[in-house]
Formats: sequence, C-alpha cells, structure tokens
Amino acid sequence: KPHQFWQTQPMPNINEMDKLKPGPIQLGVLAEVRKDPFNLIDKFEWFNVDLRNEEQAQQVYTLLKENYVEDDDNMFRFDYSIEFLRWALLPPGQYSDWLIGVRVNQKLVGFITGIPVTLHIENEQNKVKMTEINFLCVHKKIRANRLAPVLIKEITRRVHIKNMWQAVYTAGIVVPTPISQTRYYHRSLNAKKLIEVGFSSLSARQTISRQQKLYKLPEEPKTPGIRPMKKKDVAQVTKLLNEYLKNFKLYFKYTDEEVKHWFLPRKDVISTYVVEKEQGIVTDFLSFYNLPSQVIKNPKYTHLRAAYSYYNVATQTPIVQLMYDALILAKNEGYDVFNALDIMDNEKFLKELMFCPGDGQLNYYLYNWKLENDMLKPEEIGIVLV
Ligand SMILES: COc1cccc(CC(=N)NC(=O)c2cccnc2OC2CCNCC2)c1
Repeated sequence: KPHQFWQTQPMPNINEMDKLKPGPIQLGVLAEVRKDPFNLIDKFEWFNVDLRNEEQAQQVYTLLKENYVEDDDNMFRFDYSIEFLRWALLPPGQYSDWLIGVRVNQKLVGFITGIPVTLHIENEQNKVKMTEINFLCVHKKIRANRLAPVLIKEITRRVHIKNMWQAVYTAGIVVPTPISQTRYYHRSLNAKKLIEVGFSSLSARQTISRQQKLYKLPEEPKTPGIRPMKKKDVAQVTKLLNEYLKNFKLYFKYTDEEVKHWFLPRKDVISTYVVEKEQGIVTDFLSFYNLPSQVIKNPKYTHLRAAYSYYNVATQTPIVQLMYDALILAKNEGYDVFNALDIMDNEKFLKELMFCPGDGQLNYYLYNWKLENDMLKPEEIGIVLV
C-alpha cells in the first residue's frame, strides 16, 4: 500500500536496481504525450499562475504561508515572501505553464512548480535538460483527495511536452527513491530568541547568557576586501562558480545571465558577498538566501529569521574564515539562525563554526534517471534547491 503512486513512476526500486543501466529509465516518446490536462475532481480547475500579477502572487503567498512545509514538531512553517517566489520561479527561460495552480471557486487550493535547468550528472557527458520541481502544496482542508499525484502527473505531462524527461527535486520525506540523504545543520546567531521560540533548548548545565557568549560573533567580517556583489562582478563570479562546481557529481553550469539572476543581491531574498583583491580581482564569494519561518504558536515572536547557505566558493580565503564571515554578515543583516546542508564542502566548516545537527534530513531525488551507483554521498551534491 505504501507509495502506491510512486511505484507507478520511473524511479529505480530496490529489486530492479542491479538490472537498470545508468541513464534514463524510460525513453520518452513526444508523439505519445497526452495533449490535454489530466482530469480534476468536480469544481476543481487548472490555473496557470502569473507571479508578476500582484493578486495571483498574493494567492500563492497565502496558500504556502498557511499550508506548506512544517518542521517535524509542527512548531514552524516556511513563510516564503512574494519577492522570494519571484526570484525562485521567474529565472531566465521560465515557461508560463510550469507554475501550476488548482482553484476551487476562484480560491487557490493546490500548487506545484517547475523551472528549466541543465543538470550535469556524474560526468561532463551527461548534460541533461530537465525541470527542477518545487513548492508542491495542497491546502490542509482538502488533503487525502489524491490531488498531489494529479499535480505531479500534470507537471510531468507539461515537461514531457517540452521533450524533457527528467526532473530533480528534494523532500524531507522518503519516497522511492532518494539519490542522496543529506543532513541539515544550524548555527545560532541569536541564541536567546532561538531558545524563546523553542528552536533550541537548554540542557541542565546551560544558561541563556552562557549560550549568548558561546555563539557571540565579532561586529565586522575578517576578510579584507569583502563586500556585497555588484553587477561588475558577474563575469568573475560566473567563472569561479562554474570552475568550483566541476568538483561534484550533480551540478548546474551557469551563464552570466543566470548568475545575474541567481546571485545579484536582492533585499530580503538573496545576499552575495565577494572578496575583491588588488586590481579588482575577485577570489572568493559567499551567498545565503532568506527563508523566514512562521512560529506557529508563540506569545512573543511570529517569525524566525533564517539564512540558508547557498553557494560559497573559496579559492584564496580559507573556507572556514569565509563562512565565519558569512555568519557575521548574516547576523548583521538581522538573522536569528544560519542553516546549511552537509553537501559540497560544507562538512569542512560545520563543526569548527559550531553548527548543530538538525532533527531531520533533506532527500535529493532524480526522476527517470538511474545513477551508476544508485546513491551519491552528500559531499558529491553540488546543487542547492530553495
Ligand atoms: C525552522 O523552520 C522550519 C520550517 C519548516 C521545515 C523545517 C525543517 C526542514 N525541513 N528544513 C529543511 O528542509 C532545510 C534545512 C536546511 C537547509 N535547507 C532546507 O530546506 C530548504 C531546501 C528545500 N526546500 C525547503 C528549503 C524547519
């Protein structure tokens, strides 16, 4: 009974792992792709969301704010802002029918999104145009209507119509079949608030003031020449990023256009800082995105301000020093906590900078693709999904 839907999908499952050879599991035939949308239950209708339209963006914002992912103890819920959603879902090359809503009497009750990416898998030869899926959300009041599988099948159909046959996504839950199970870590920036909202807890021997001293940070970053990224840095950041990502088994290759979109600072969305040496040479950069969580029930606070590690490239500055500066910069921007996964080279700084392991894991998935060795280690993952 478990994973009734996922057993019907082209994902490697335990007993056939050895039979499948690396690469696509099913070869798609464009002519066979269904031309009309999947059927919805009565009164439900498909709706392409235009995030540039204020009213429609508000509808998406409210659906996610009230019904999207919560932590395992249901104390926090992600609260993506409209400006963040426009950053995440309107990248260069976006398709207007890949932001899919389901409405009942003009009210948005379901959502799922795709953005076009070219994923490099395991070696330079495999450059696969595919979709990156995110924001699957069904209103709490209409769960168990089997709407989620229909949302997944409909976006799959709309991706197939574009002659793309793979997808990449992440989830906190385990369904068939993760390609990597990464762990998340958090570094306290505002110890007192984290304890007051219940994100962190004190053991018998710990006190709030001890915790504040333990996690205290300098006022200013250490690295000389560190400053917010500007437009003039795009070419150098693109070079640094593409060179660095070749170290991993899963990564995207970025054009200048894409670096402009994904890394130029946007207030309360994405922060990127570069290290500029003599003659304007950029040798390193760090970046983190803003994803607040609503504190579901707390007398004093409504939100937890969280910065999430994005991409960090250290070619001259030691990675620990660069990330120590990331903590200082995030603290100065008003964040309460700094989160990171144990992917890429993050293991090199997590312990030394006093990150604590979170209580869950984030699983990476590749749809319709068999990897050489089924699983990748977290440090082989070179992609960050928001
Ligand atoms: C603190 O508030 C939370 C509100 C909802 C869920 C979680 C736990 C959780 N599930 N965290 C993550 O998935 C996570 C932890 C560290 C880094 N990135 C993460 O998820 C990102 C990437 C995937 N899409 C959601 C945001 C925490």
